[in-house]
Amino acid sequence: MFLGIDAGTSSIKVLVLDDAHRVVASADTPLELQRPHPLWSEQHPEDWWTALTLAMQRLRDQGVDTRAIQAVGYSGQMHGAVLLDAAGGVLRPAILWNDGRSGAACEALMRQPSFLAASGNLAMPGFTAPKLMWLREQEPDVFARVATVLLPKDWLRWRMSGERVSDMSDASGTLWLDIARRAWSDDLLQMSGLRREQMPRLVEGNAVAGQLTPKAAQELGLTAGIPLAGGAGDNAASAVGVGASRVGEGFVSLGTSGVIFCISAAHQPNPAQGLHAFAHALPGLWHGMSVMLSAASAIDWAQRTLGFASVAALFAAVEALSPAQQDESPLFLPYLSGERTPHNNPHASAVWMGLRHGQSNAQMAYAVVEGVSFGLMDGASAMGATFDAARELALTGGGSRSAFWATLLASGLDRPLFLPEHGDVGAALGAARLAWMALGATPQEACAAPGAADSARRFAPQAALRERLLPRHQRHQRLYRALREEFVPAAD
Ligand SMILES: Nc1ncnc2c1ncn2[C@@H]1O[C@H](COP(=O)(O)OP(=O)(O)O)[C@@H](O)[C@H]1O
Ligand SMILES: O=C(CO)[C@@H](O)[C@H](O)COP(=O)(O)O
Repeated sequence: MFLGIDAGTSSIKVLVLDDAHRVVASADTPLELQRPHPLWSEQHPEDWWTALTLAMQRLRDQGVDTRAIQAVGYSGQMHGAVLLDAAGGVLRPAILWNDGRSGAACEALMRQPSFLAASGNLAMPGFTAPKLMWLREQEPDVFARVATVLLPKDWLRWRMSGERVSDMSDASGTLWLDIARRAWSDDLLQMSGLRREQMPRLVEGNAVAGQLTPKAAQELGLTAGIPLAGGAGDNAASAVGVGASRVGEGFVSLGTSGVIFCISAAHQPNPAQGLHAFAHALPGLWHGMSVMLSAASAIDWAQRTLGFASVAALFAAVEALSPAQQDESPLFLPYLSGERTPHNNPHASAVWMGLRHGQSNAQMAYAVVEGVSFGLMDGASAMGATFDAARELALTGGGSRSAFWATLLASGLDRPLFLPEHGDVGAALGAARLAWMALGATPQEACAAPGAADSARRFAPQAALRERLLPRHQRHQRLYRALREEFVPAAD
């Protein structure tokens, strides 16, 4: 059996593949986000560990013999900075991918003449490098004690093995990697005031990266000494989980963030509209992606703010609206945490426009679902030719549980979407498959394993729905342009 661990933003998920490589069990434990200042977004690594031990217990409660697991793979929210001192102690809460405090550091990086050519990506506040530059300015005592910078999933592996290792896909999101060469760049590190010794060793996602220690084995109910795979950032892991392994294949992810992802044969920087060009988790491949900062997290925010009992209840209310009620709903700009693709605007914020007496909270919620979908359509346009190479895209992430949203998105993108089996936990499945690959499976074998596209549900674009969406999408785009100058830096 193989275990996949996905350190998501909203929960820690674990998933087990049996020896026939079928999903036999999965479990998760929710996580909280701390926002001590308006732009901050943090979690404490020890909370990830506690959540992981609980999720493992939930697997055992389902009757899974976790001691029979032969290897572990990882997936995790990308870019987060976990800072360790020389003794391995955590120096402060992790600063996450949707944290917006480092705008000034991004501007400083972009002013460095060689930065863009070296990184192939714009400096955006979510990435790891500007977070460390913020730390150097604002918390110099902490910065001086940083012995190691780890990404979230890599901290879990460090806790399980004592090894400081990262993989190419996750390392790409630091802005310290020479992405074409798949090696740390001393020049990029130096721009953040860091040295190579502070970085983890790099491996490919399907390589062995360490062995489980007896102490961690006892805490997690696993067997000491089993191999731990390199793993991947959650988007690269999702690609593996949905069965995308060839150039041009990709997916749309409706997680806390909203991502459109497409595999490429080479590093193809295209930073103009905030596209990300990263190394893939599988050797010899790269990928492009557009990233929205608030996708399913905007739905969660609407659910709480508008008083729905659950996200499922919100979708039930939205689905019950007639087409006329949908068309009379307000518009919503979904920029609760600023935006990366296509606006690269950390100062953008969320807006409802067009509120009237008589509108219901279901219509306000519809506007949020639609507004996030419009954001993904903008991301797809930014992907341009790369994205066009993929005819049909898989759908993954927790938001893919809503068939209503899937149909709306397929119609907006004008592209069929399919929901692979276990697509809602695609990243955890990808992590488990990377563990299987670390024990010898080829990427083609693992990505084609049962649970990929063969048992898919398909969502075709609906012409009538698309016709209703397009004028509202155009108004949505005009609304952002009209308000752009009004989005000013928030105090951090
Ligand atoms: N029934 C549902 N329909 C649509 N979306 C859902 C449903 N249940 C949960 N979600 C969404 O799934 C999201 C979590 O997705 P997930 O992929 O686990 O995120 P992450 O990996 O960022 O933690 C939640 O934010 C929630 O809005
Ligand atoms: O910042 C990015 C990718 O660049 C995000 O996609 C994070 O990796 C978080 O992912 P989810 O928790 O939404 O899966």
